[in-house]
Amino acid sequence: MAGCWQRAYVGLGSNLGDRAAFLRGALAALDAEPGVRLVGASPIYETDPVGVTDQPPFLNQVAELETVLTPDALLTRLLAIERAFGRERRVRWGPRTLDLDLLLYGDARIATERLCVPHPRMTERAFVLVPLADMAPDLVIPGTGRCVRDWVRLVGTKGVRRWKPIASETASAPTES
Ligand SMILES: Nc1ncnc2c1ncn2[C@@H]1O[C@H](COP(=O)(O)OP(=O)(O)OP(=O)(O)O)[C@@H](O)[C@H]1O
Ligand SMILES: Nc1nc2c(c(=O)[nH]1)N=C(CO)CN2
Repeated sequence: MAGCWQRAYVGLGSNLGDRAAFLRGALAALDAEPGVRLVGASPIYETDPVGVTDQPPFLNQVAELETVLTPDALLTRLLAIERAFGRERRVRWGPRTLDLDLLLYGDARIATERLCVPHPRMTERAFVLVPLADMAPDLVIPGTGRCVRDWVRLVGTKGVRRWKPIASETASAPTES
């Protein structure tokens, strides 16, 4: 453990099964991790698939954490949570029940074989930048000199829509009385 609390942002994605339930479960699992506190979560967005485009739409969200885990230890826990939610690694950029990416860890810049932070593709991905901008628009992405709001202006918001729950996708959808 690093010994002091650091702020980290994690990107969540799901495009198989009960997508909203996987995101909800992942947030609860993150908060339950020793040495991790869930500080906040962005709204959920439904997003067109990027990379492999012939797959179902994703739900994406960003979680804000405080943690005393090192970046490497946090990644280990993210991979364990993915596995617990049935993630199988088959196709790169292919469909998955749950994907957890470590986007940012304080102002750290890390480039090892196992872990790159900031996440190397985050500044190309509206499905990451839009929910991150809801939480931290003024945050400068280390190594880029630009804040999240400016990255959203550059990349745009195409293919990213605020998601509204429908009854078949979430047990906790609000009901009309
Ligand atoms: N910042 C990071 N967050 C999560 N995984 C990372 C990160 N940097 C490197 N990795 C490595 O990437 C490996 C593969 O990740 P994964 O299978 O989730 O890729 P992907 O989701 O298909 O593609 P992408 O990385 O473009 O989101 C992980 O096992 C991990 O070691
Ligand atoms: N819309 C969207 N597209 C993706 C996503 C994702 O989370 N959302 N994740 C990928 C691999 O990490 C590849 N493509």
